[in-house]
Amino acid sequence: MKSNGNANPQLNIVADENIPGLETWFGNLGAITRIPGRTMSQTQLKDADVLLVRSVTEVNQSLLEGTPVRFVGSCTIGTDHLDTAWLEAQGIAWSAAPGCNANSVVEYVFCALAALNVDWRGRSFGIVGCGNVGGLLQKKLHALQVPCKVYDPWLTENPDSSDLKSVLQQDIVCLHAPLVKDGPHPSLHMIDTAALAAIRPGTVLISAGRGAVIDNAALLERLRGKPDITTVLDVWENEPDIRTDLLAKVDLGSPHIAGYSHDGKLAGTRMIRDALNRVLGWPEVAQPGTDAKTKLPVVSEQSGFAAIRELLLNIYDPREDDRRLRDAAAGEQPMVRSFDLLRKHYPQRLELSHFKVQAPGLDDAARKQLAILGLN
Ligand SMILES: NC(=O)C1=CN([C@@H]2O[C@H](COP(=O)(O)OP(=O)(O)OC[C@H]3O[C@@H](n4cnc5c(N)ncnc54)[C@H](O)[C@@H]3O)[C@@H](O)[C@H]2O)C=CC1
Ligand SMILES: O=C(O)C(=O)[C@H](O)COP(=O)(O)O
Repeated sequence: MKSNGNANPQLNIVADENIPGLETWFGNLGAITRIPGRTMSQTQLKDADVLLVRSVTEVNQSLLEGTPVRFVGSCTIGTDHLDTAWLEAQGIAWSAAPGCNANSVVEYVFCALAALNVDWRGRSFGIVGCGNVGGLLQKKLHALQVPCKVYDPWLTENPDSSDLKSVLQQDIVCLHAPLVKDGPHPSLHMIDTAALAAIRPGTVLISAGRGAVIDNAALLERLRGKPDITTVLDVWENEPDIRTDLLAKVDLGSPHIAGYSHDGKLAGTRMIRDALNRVLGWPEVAQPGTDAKTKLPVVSEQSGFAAIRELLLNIYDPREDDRRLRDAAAGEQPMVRSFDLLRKHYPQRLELSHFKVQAPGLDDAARKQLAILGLN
């Protein structure tokens, strides 16, 4: 990489066109070429020093061999699209953005439950995968005094640690494991026919990690045979070519946008700029114009869970994502195209902390619960 100091480094940066904040965070480093992430090719990278991607680009030998790329940054939490072993063997520095949109995913979980009118108070949660996302969910559940069990084979010291079967037998089961295909604890199709059989009637199953953690064919079979669970799928096998017959059977579906809060996306970009600075031996970047939080009002005349539900859904209602996805499935365009278009043109979604509650009738208990969720 040609870098002659922070002021004028002249890097050739090739980036997924769907990365927000590129100009803000990378504009002073050189030229940025924006291209579609799903179809990136070796030829497009022939002069690139830096490659910035999201989860839809498989970054491996066939993409990078023979290119001058020396840094790969993925503005995402997940890393299953990066062949990190190959990158490391080639001495190509890489970074993802751990935790960047974890809060967005946790807010998705609570808003999805609100959309389904499932009051989580008095229910138990099972969390599969307890890293930044699952761990934040667990922390909020503890604060809400909602019981939970956790299955994470790498975190056996977790106070709520349990076996997978027990976790799957909780009232609300949230899948937040990464996609792992090998090693001692693969997650690929971890939720298979047998695991689905362990899930009790009446359970709410929320999948917001990676699609292939659930064997989608097995889930469809379960939903066709015994439609006795409530299913929320944000992630799918074979995105963007998802199974529309499965979509027809789930209660809430969305096009892999649980992490798509405005805040989460921008945090991903900023974290990758910081990672590049570390590679270049530069100090962390100062935050340019960090969003000053002028809070927006959100109103409810109700109290108790009805108020919690109304306030959350006034801010973010996953049923709108569900409707758009179903409309796309019924539309003229093939799903393989409309899934990505929904993601590309996703409306700006601000996290709960951008809002201020205006609810004169709200009881103290509900107000406290909302504050734990990040809404004051
Ligand atoms: N739907 C969406 O928009 C988003 C999805 N994700 C997905 O969620 C995943 C989790 O995110 P984070 O918690 O931030 O990642 P993380 O890396 O902080 O934590 C993942 C946790 O899963 C555990 N784990 C690994 N293999 C497992 C297995 N077989 N069974 C159960 N747990 C296992 C790990 O030990 C770790 O504690 C990401 O890898 C990504 O694939 C992340 C952000 C947004
Ligand atoms: O951060 C992750 O991991 C995610 O799943 C992303 O939120 C997915 O977004 P894209 O990278 O596919 O735009």
